[in-house]
Amino acid sequence: MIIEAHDVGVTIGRHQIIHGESVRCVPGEMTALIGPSGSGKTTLLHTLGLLLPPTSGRITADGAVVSGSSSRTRRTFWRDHAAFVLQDYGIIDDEPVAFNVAMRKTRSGADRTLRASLEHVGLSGREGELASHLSGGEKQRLALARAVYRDASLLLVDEPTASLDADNRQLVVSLFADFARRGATVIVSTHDDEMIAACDHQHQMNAPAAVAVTR
Ligand SMILES: Nc1ncnc2c1ncn2[C@@H]1O[C@H](COP(=O)(O)OP(=O)(O)OP(=O)(O)O)[C@@H](O)[C@H]1O
Repeated sequence: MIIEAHDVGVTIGRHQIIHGESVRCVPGEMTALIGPSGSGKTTLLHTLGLLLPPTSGRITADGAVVSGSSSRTRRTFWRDHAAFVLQDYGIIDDEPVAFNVAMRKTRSGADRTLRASLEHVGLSGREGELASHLSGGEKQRLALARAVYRDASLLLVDEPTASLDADNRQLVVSLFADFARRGATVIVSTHDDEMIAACDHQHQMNAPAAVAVTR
């Protein structure tokens, strides 16, 4: 899925968080959203994922305007296309690994896709374990296994390597790059040089608007 921001701005309350952001993200490639802390990378990522409506400009998916769409259209977008790996990983701690991948009760013995997804991220055999027992790096990979399981065509990732040690960081970077090589559109908000180097494109955030919006 080609996902694009066209001159997108977001204002929350009296503060313009981002302004004039335009970026084109295409299948098979990984795009890094880069800029200093507070420059609005997470905000743009949420806007591209239709989690947050732009105040100005628009988001298109394969050329069709999807920002400002009905909640039904957004649900379809999330169900059929987009997967998120956000800063809290979106993991349900008191459910087992298998549930967190399939997002429903499943007999992993009978679900080859589930086993293959876990194998892909190096979590084979952990299906029955409670997610709360996993480390930060493992939860990160579990969130990616969910995207692999759903064969998501768009993956939106927020600061994936922020709290990982060097080994886990390298693993996670290569897993996201691999996900893009399989044909998905991958968008990553990051400060991490290793992650940035693995991306095909970099989108530098505009400098934040210094002034509050006047009414
Ligand atoms: N809901 C909100 N209400 C008010 N201000 C917000 C809101 N969300 C974000 N901001 C502000 O907007 C700015 C940009 O935040 P954002 O998290 O998008 O930046 P970032 O570039 O991802 O930062 P970091 O690299 O530190 O994660 C910050 O100053 C933040 O405090």
